[in-house]
Amino acid sequence: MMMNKRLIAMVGESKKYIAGNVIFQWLGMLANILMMYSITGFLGTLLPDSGRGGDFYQNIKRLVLVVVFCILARFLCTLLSNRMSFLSAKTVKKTLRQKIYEKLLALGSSYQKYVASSEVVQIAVEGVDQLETYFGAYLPQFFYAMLAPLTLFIVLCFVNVPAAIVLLVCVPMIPMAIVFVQKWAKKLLSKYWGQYTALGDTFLEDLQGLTTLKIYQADGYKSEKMDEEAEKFRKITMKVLTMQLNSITIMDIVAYGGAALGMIVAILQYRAGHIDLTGTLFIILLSADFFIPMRQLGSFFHVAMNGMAASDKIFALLDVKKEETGEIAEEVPQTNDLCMQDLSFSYDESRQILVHINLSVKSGQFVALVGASGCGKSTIASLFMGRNTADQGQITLGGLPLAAIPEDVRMQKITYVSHDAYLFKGSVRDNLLMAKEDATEGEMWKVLEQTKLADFLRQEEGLDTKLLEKASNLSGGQRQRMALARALLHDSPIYIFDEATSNIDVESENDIMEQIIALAKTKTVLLISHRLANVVGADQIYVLEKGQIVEVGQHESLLQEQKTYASLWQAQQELENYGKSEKGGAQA
Ligand SMILES: Nc1ncnc2c1ncn2[C@@H]1O[C@H](COP(=O)(O)OP(=O)(O)OP(=O)(O)O)[C@@H](O)[C@H]1O
Repeated sequence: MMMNKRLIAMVGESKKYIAGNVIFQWLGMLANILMMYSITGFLGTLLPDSGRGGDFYQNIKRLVLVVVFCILARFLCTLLSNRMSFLSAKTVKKTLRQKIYEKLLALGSSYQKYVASSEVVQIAVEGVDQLETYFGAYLPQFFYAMLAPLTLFIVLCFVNVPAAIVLLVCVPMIPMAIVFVQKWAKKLLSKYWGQYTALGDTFLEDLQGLTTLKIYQADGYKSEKMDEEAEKFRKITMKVLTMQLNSITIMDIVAYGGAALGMIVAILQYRAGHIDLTGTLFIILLSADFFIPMRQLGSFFHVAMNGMAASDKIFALLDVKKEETGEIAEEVPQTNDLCMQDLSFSYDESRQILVHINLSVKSGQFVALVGASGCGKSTIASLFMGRNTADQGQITLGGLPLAAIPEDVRMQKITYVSHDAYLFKGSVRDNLLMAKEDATEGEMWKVLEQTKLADFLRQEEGLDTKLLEKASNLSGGQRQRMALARALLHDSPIYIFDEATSNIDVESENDIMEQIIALAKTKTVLLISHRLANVVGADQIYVLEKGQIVEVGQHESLLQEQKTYASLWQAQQELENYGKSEKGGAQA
């Protein structure tokens, strides 16, 4: 019943703590039995016809001693079983979070293809917390709830067998009641989790896009949508709570009804003369203890079921299979040649994005990729970075299939800089050290000089200048320079720049292009740019149109061909000259 073998096997280390927890609870119960035995025994001595009189003061002294001892023993056992609970929960949380983290690392930069970020956060935080109760409370209670009635049964058999049997027989009615609600609860909880993650998704997206929503005054509309989602979540939460309350009521009726039945039988046995008053009292005092552990199990049951639903989600994430990449080769690519052969790709079956692409960036070459917006340039970059996999054809790095090269080797070989490179909250130093953890201050200042950020940072707090999330306290141009500085520090043999100068001021664009061109003298560079003026000096320019390479060559020869490149160039030149003449006219 609610024993997920895979889950338990995964966190095998917590087994000893679960066993410890059960043992301490059981010892605590033995202390309780002893206490009840002493109390009823003492009460027996007070009865006029018991014949067990003895010295009253002596008896009371003995009773007080036993009671104090039992209370202390129970206190200690509760403390120790709680400690065991904590240790097993801690082990489980740590192990599961580590497994989730390792899985994400294994999925690598393409993890979002398989699972949404918000879902990962919910699973790793809330989902794992739910399992804390499963391991810390439910599982130990499960074993204790079996052990306790059996122990009590054996003890009470020495007093009166029929009463002991009735009490024991009634105990399984609680799990039967639990099983009765389980089917219904399982469906409901799976729906609850689905709704919970859906709400989380919407919330995270709306929060990230809040500024945009404000600009278009669409926040009201989105807020209504969020309200709808939240209302659905509220309703399902209420249903879950109602179900839990109802089943707790059923369990209470069974538990207290069972205890009452045991007491009635004990009294009937007393009236029939099969048992003395002391024995009857002893049974009455202990009859509730038959049911309390099982009743407690029932109350943990719902939280544990929630944990089970969460564990399904955790396993779904851990079971995600990365698309077949074939054998991972042990070799490291010896050259820096990047190559695409007869490659075709689509995000979904309805539309082909890249068609029979042949593209080669030889070691040390400066290659550019140009084309109209949406023609597939960034998709080519993402394929080279291994974020997507080709439907047909091959991608190689140094002659080895890209998929067969371990991700860490690929990441050491290729640095990718996009127009929205992620900068982390922290200091400039933190962000730079990410690229090279043993970089010296001198090396860091060198790349900052190269990207012309050094003067600005010196006026601030140097390398300790604080950056907010996504470096929102820097200008667009400064952010891009910082991303470039980090990339330069990474010092990999190959660089892919994907529109690294789009949406920034002309001065920053020129500074960044100057660095890219200087870098291309010593490194292998693939530059994706919509602005043809930036690619004039490239060794090879590939022109992409609707997912196909339509022209390849150097700037001059492509101009002479008078085809796509030439017309794009013409159009951009006219636009730029118009801009200049407009400015000149305005100044005049
Ligand atoms: N994750 C995705 N899922 C589905 N389709 C996508 C995805 N990313 C891009 N596309 C589609 O693939 C096509 C090529 O996109 P891509 O970003 O490669 O173009 P691009 O040439 O880099 O454009 P731009 O110059 O505007 O950045 C586009 O039509 C786009 O709609």
